[in-house]
Amino acid sequence: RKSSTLAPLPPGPPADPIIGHVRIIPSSRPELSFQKWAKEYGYDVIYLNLMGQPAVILNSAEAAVDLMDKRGAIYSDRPDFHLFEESGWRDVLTFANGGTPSVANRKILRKALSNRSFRSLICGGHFLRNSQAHLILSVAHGIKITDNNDPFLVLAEKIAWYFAHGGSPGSTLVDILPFIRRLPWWVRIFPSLNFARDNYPIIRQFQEAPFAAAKCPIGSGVSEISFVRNMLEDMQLGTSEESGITEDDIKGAAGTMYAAGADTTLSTLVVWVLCMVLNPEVQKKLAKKSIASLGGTTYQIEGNCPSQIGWCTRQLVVQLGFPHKSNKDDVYKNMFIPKGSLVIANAHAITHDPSVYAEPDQFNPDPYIPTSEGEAGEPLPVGYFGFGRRVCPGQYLGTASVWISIASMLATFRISKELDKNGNEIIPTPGMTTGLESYGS
Ligand code: HEM
Repeated sequence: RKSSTLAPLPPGPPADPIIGHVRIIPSSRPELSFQKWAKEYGYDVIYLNLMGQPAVILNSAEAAVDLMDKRGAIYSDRPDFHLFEESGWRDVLTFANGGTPSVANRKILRKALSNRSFRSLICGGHFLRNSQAHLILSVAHGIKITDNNDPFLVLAEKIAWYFAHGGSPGSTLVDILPFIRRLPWWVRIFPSLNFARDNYPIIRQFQEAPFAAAKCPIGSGVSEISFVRNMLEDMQLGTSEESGITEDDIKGAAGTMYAAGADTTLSTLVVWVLCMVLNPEVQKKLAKKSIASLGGTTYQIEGNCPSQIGWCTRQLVVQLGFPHKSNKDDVYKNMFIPKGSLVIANAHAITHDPSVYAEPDQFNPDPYIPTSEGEAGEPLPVGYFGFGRRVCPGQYLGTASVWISIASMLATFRISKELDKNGNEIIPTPGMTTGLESYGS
């Protein structure tokens, strides 16, 4: 196919009639196949047809920056996330495309989580550093978790499981064939539809219960300092800078904080712990630096992670970037990108690009050390928090909380392999889940 500009579509594997590439895209770890195809076809941009829905996968940092950062006016929309909607995430789709709730939520969040503001929400002494669920519930709703059986924590664990097993956002069968959402509840032939519907009650409960607690904190043990309380007070006093903010917007934005913020930070840490189990030498090296950088009992929340800890983020939890959608026909390096394409940065391919990293599959900090200090000076990964106008608004909070947790663990624990009953080390076989975030296991 050619566009009116005569530029061809980007290359891609042969497609089936009607269904396009749906049959050949694996449901587990699709980013690996995308990377393989990019290599086979010799282009960092590949084209796929998902039952008529064009999709463009960007397999290099250069292509992702060129399109999503530099041509942000074209590549900043989002597709509809039917799986999330069917699961009950009605009010929290800040990361959805347009519509009043999503735009209002984004504005509120970008302000509350800016590099300057986020600190005021975590300096109230209720910053529980060891659990990301605690952190976000405390920042967003002022909820203090005191024990492992706390009902909010139990609920949060179910949400974590949901996000890790729902498939790549925007690319499940429910997203590709949204009309199947009209099927009655007893039709159970589509696994992703079943998944969404089975999780519906949990998702709804998770949106309503913490908000209700934050709204009436008296006697409930919930802190009066939280994002929800601050926003509700501003709304009631009419001091909010944003006009027309409603209670639903605040509920939605707080729910989004959890949906987008808790499991990303938690899964970053889980993957990091797995890397420590598998790489004891690296752990030793890092621990030395970390004790030095912690400097006593107080934490200095760094805007930028010191590189020794910062490079840990290279083991990404977001393996396949959150999809953007283009709003205009475009031509990139003589390839035609049709309006309405899903545009996805393949974060795995970007961080494992052999033309940038000498040993991309090794978990090794040294190549990031600058050439002036005798090492390779390889660039820290880009795109960890996404690209362009949709870049993650929680990046400062996420960075600070991951940094503090990693530094604390390095300073206080030695993470090692489990032993069997004969005292021999059990070597884990690493695996990653496929969902909004990927967890190591
Ligand atoms: C290590 C932790 C985190 C990682 C790795 C991460 C990663 C990402 C990525 C890759 C995106 C998609 C960006 C794009 O489409 O280009 C994103 C979006 C988003 N993140 Fe994060 N994130 C983290 C923490 C947080 C936290 C703590 C919050 C809030 C409390 C948050 C809130 C959001 C929201 C609301 C969006 C949607 C933005 C939009 O569509 O405009 N994230 N994040």
